[in-house]
Amino acid sequence: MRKVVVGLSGGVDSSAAAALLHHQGYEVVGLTLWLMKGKGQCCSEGMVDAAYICEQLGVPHHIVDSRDLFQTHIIDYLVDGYREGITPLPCSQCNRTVKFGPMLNYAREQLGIDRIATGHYARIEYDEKSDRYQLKRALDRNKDQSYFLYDLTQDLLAATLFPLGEILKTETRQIANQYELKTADKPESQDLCLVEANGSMQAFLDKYITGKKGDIIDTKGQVLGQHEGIHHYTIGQRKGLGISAPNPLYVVGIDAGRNQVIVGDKESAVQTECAIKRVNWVGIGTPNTPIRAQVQIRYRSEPQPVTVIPIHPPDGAEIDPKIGSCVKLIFDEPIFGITPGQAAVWYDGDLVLGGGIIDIQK
Ligand SMILES: Nc1ncnc2c1ncn2[C@@H]1O[C@H](COP(=O)(O)OP(=O)(O)OP(=O)(O)O)[C@@H](O)[C@H]1O
Repeated sequence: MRKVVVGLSGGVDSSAAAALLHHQGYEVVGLTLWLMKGKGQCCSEGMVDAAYICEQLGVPHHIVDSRDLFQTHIIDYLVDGYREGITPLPCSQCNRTVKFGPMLNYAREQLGIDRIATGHYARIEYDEKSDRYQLKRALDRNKDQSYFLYDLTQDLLAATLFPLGEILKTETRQIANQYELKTADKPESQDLCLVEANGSMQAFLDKYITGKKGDIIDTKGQVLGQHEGIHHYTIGQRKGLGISAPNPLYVVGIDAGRNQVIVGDKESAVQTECAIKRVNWVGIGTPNTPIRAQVQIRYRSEPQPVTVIPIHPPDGAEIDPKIGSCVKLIFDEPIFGITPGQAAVWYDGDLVLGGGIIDIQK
């Protein structure tokens, strides 16, 4: 019998994914990663619900204590990033480093199972011509999570199933109802898990970072006001600046060294190009020449036409593992609010070609 380890968060999506695979004849093992430290966090309820779903399906349930991994790779990464004046996106990093990688290792090493599944909305297809596992947008475009999955390696994609990739979210609820899963009517998770657990991103960051007052300046260096700590700001932000000006002002830069937030009009927050580090090529191998694609610079942003230029290190030079492979993106039209730390993911239609982290402009 085909065996699969299903990542269960205790939400409706992963419950339905597990139920679907179980009823398709897979021998399912449920696995919940215990991610967050502290009592009463969202995870404790999730673990209990996940265990209950496994009981309903009559399949085993494992819990793996991943709190240290989550602390180091996600919380510390996030807090360090905000201290440096960037706005890190922890989800893609979490998927590769905390979820998929360790889940597959656990499945292989502890259970002798070579396949994992999650309730993500995305599709994986093997392409014979290129001999690569392709990551594609979900059929339900509104739920598509491919943006957060661009960093998965070929090894991980080859071993992963996304049972919800071909169905609509409304159908997921129907499936959960049909199998009378306890989680069928559970509300959607709205935001980043850390934000949900703490009430807001600000509340989460304030637990770790003591704000240091500094100046809010305009692009000419004139002081317009004061801030309570650079970690409260992100590029493109308009609300909460506390400055009255005749025209709307946006955060256009954060200078961690000088502890300054730089604001300007909308025009000064647009860019025609940006540098990307830690690139992972998915649909194709690293190209030798520039390619055309459509890029998303945020989860919900519209894809924009772009030229992706691979930056090859000079002959014989080693790639710095912290920076990884790099590309330069040149947009057809200037783009507003490009935020260092967030992911840029470039597509060919539904196909994820590659992605990486937006670097600080030098
Ligand atoms: N703590 C966890 N342990 C194991 N797998 C997890 C965990 N958290 C999330 N996953 C897996 O990753 C998928 C996507 O997680 P995400 O946090 O985006 O939640 P979601 O889309 O709301 O899904 P769900 O409704 O299953 O919570 C889940 O469907 C699940 O398979």
